Amino acid sequence: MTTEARPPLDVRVLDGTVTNPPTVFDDSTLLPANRATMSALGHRVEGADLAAPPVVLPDFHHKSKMELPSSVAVATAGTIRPDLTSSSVNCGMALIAVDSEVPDDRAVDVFMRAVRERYPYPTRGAAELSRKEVVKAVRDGSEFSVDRWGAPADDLERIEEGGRIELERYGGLDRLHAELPGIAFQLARYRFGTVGPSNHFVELQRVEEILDPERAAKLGVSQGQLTIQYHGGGGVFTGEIGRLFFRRKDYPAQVKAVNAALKPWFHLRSARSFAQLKARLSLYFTAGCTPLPLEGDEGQRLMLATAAAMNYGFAFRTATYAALRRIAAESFGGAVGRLVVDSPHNSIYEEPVGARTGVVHRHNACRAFPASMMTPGTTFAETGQAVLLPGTHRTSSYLAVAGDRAATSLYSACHGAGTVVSDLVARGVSGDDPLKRRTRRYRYDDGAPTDAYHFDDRGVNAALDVLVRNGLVKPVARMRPVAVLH
Ligand SMILES: Nc1nc2c(ncn2[C@@H]2O[C@H](COP(=O)(O)O)[C@@H](O)[C@H]2O)c(=O)[nH]1
Ligand SMILES: [Mn+2]
Repeated sequence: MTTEARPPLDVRVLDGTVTNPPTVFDDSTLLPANRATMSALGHRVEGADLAAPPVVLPDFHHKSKMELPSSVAVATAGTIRPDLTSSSVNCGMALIAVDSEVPDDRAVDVFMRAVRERYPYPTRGAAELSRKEVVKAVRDGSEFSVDRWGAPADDLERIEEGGRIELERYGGLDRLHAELPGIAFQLARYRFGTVGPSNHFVELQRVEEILDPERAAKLGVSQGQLTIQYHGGGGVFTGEIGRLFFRRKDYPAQVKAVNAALKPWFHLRSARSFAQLKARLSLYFTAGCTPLPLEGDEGQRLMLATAAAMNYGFAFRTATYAALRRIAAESFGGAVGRLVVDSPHNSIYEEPVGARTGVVHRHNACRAFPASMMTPGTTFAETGQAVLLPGTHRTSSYLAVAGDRAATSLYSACHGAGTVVSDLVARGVSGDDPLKRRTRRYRYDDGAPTDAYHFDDRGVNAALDVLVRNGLVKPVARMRPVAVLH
């Protein structure tokens, strides 16, 4: 890690011609933010009631199926815009600290096999929850998974918002329950807690370096220890909700088929007047995504649906936590795992923006609140909210906490460094790990694991460097991957 010696970066404004130039956290020589992607962001927020300039973070890139580029935070003054985050909110990452050293290969095999058995891919089609339990998950968030799956209640403070958003402030669960057809709750019984392949993963890591001993101790992380990092959520319910309010670019055929029934029921059957019916037809059944005023009835209903989806996502990943914790104990001689942090990276929240409250939309960016903004009496009220900066399964990943100047990025940090790593490798700036270390790579089949040789850490360090030198995060520990399932 080479973050200390260099001066802070200047925050850059790249394009003076756009109405709302973003605040760009990049490194103009090593990883400049892509101009075409910047232009896509500019178009998407054109005309929006911005409460602050949009924020661009390292790992800024545009996935073809997404409306908005990744690694972005956008605050609006009084409207909600679902196109400023992912089609399903509360995808996120989490880290478990296990009171064990790195186990031998045989124990790792046992762990990975057990994870695949608990959460096979493709899923076997059995429902994980009853319909009533889906409703509880939507209402109670992570607390549901404490009751249902035995996740430790003490660990809820490590989950953003304590793993639960109060629905009453937006009209309450009863309203959603009355308006959303039963099929939405029925379908959400499936695939609950699963991780699956592609960009989601379960990774065993070794804590290789402690960079902030005091905060590491408070967070429960120590040198040489085993950690489990995972990426998953928010599940079926969030995917349904995310596609009810406008026609998303990412619209799988099965969801489209279900929504053919779900969407008219939700928006039209519950309309209370002809005028409302007409308004909803124009809002939700035409092209584009109309921003909804937060204070209006439609805005409150959207916030209610989003908060419900967030809660289901919290419950979902807390169920994953309970399962991974149990499997780790069974595979690694009773070792106890504790949650270090669980952090959503697709979210919409009402939050402080300067002296006012705005609506902060994060897309593949996680929240980084300083200690002063965390609930008194919690660990994060001493350390600041913990932030995960994963590299890849072939590089180190970092645990950090919010930095002193996180307000300048709307209290946000990037949720990964995957494209930075691949970009630097492609450009020859980063290369093979000189020590030729490797990760045991497991897939969702019965094949033996293969070896994935590591790169050096230049890519993930470059992304972290931008965050650290701008005061957005403070690094706490570096973890090296040992084995991954994806
Ligand atoms: N430590 C690991 N990090 C990984 C792995 N696969 C992906 N990633 C990181 O996650 C982010 C998020 O992925 P995205 O596709 O949702 O943008 C990515 O940028 C990587 O930094 C992994 O196997 N291990
Ligand atoms: Mn994700």
